[in-house]
Amino acid sequence: MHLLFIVNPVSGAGSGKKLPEIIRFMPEYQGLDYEILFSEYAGHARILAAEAIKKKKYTHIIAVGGDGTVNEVGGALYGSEIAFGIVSIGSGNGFARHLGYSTRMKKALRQVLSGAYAYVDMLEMNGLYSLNVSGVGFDAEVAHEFNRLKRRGVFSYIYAGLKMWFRYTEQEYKITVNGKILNERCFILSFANSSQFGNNASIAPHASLKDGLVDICLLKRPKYWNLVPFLFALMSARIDKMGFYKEIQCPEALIEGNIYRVHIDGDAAFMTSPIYLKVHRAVLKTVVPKYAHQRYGDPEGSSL
Ligand SMILES: Nc1ncnc2c1ncn2[C@@H]1O[C@H](COP(=O)(O)OP(=O)(O)OP(=O)(O)O)[C@@H](O)[C@H]1O
Repeated sequence: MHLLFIVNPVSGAGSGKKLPEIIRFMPEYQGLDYEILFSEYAGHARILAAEAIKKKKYTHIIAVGGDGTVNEVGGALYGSEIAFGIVSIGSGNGFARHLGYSTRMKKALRQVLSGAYAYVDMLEMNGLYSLNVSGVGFDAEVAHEFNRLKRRGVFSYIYAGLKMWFRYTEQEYKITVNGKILNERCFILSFANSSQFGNNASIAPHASLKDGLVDICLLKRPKYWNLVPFLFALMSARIDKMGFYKEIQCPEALIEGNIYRVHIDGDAAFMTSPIYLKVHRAVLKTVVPKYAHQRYGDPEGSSL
């Protein structure tokens, strides 16, 4: 085993900076070959991962950060036989939570050594890869607003979410999917490879990382009196029971509309219409925590 940790020092509360100290005293890591690198700017984790793959000496590359870092490192590992692991220290950690990773650093560091693997899907959006949940609409506006704030963390997300809730309105989209053309007005239009935005907010409760399908989630703007039931449904993976929610599963789709601000796995990005979505099946060899297999009652992890 030869492990490389790529740490984002600004993820979440910045706890990644403590990784070298923590790992040094963990009995599980005594005698193991490991190296730790820190990303220095947005996009750097992707470059570090790509350079590491070329060296052909690592068995595992582990993203230490949130969904943005997972996207950069995991995206670079597309099609590689190097195992991808996660130590989630971000503010949302949607992809890692879906896989059953702990958000406690020491526990996740043990899970990385679990020895169980699954080959999971990635979603391509006009040439960029998404591992978790991406989209246009309200959540994209929140990601852009969050970027403008000086402080990171959950409270900044809540502030950005509330602000955009009052400002953003439904938009019209044309969706070509499964041989049909749909014209829909949406407040949220999410493209889910895995099931949640983060913090267990499940926007796509039926999403699987192993089905070769993207779950397109369409939401109308909930009425004020529906806001509490909406949040409850989101946090309890029952959003599919709400009348203003619709879900389409497909291997590819074309999205057209007045599109400019988008988010890719929670990070703000720009893209113009049309957006072509395509799922790439089983392209990321991922370390899966053992207890996740037990939870799914599935030793091969095929229902992740
Ligand atoms: N040294 C750095 N300085 C500034 N930004 C960085 C640095 N390293 C990485 N980044 C960028 O930080 C952004 C946020 O990282 P990440 O998504 O991992 O954390 P988070 O936003 O706290 O977590 P989550 O996405 O789970 O909410 C990413 O877009 C990444 O490219």
